[in-house]
Amino acid sequence: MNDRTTNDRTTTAPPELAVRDVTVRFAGLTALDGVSFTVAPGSVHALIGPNGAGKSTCFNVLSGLCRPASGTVTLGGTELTRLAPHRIAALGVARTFQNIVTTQGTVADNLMLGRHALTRAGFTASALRLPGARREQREHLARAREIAGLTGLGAHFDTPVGLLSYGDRKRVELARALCLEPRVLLLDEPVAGMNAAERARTAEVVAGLRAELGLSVVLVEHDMGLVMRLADEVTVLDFGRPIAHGAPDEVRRDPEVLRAYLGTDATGEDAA
Ligand SMILES: Nc1ncnc2c1ncn2[C@@H]1O[C@H](COP(=O)(O)OP(=O)(O)OP(=O)(O)O)[C@@H](O)[C@H]1O
Repeated sequence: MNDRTTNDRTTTAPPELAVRDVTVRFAGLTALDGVSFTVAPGSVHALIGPNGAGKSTCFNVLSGLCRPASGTVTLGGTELTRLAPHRIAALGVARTFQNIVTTQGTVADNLMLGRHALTRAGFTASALRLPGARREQREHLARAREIAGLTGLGAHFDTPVGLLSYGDRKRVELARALCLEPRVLLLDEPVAGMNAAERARTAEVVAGLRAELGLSVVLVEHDMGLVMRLADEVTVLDFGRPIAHGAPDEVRRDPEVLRAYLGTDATGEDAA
């Protein structure tokens, strides 16, 4: 097994993720305008802002789906800015997407798909069920089961995804991203569309992941309660520009944030 198929990656602190002066333009529109922030190793860093502020564009830059006009993203000493998405994922940056795409197969099937990039045995060896390939498959399955446990899906490992609740299905996406053994996890609106109980459960899971795996999390989320509970630091974007940065309690009191994002009478609880 290589290091990606064990827990070794998660026993050392993840590298710092640094976004420096990133600008993205779409035709005449500047979607990100000189955005900089640093995700400290093992921290939860939230990226918030009103609709159209540039949060998804920023995630797309971090995961290699969008190339900035200028600026850099580095993970430790490695510049990610010009790398293809699969190279960035291989370096340990995994992401989830806002919309659930998973409807097929069992939880186990989906998580094993997530392990695919880490599989060393070739297609032929796997198809012929050679002993090395079978052992590797068993080890991946065992790790996938652990990850299901960490994400609150342990009891549903063999359940078809189509039979799960919305909250559980959304957590399958999270679990599948974790199957890449990331050092940095990009969560794009992990509780969007969930009811209160599902949100609370997912918040618990994310807090647990951070404690158990020590990974860094970048969180885009409109649910301010979740952001305030989970984030160590918050960067606020408005029209592509960073307008505030700091601890959740500082940011929620920042007059410019209240004006631009939460509304002047907002308290910061579920105001988005
Ligand atoms: N591929 C694209 N082509 C043109 N404009 C785009 C493209 N992607 C995003 N934009 C524009 O860039 C701006 C930032 O969009 P983005 O989706 O990053 O915002 P957001 O903060 O994620 O919004 P939301 O909270 O609604 O998801 C918006 O004005 C959007 O219309």
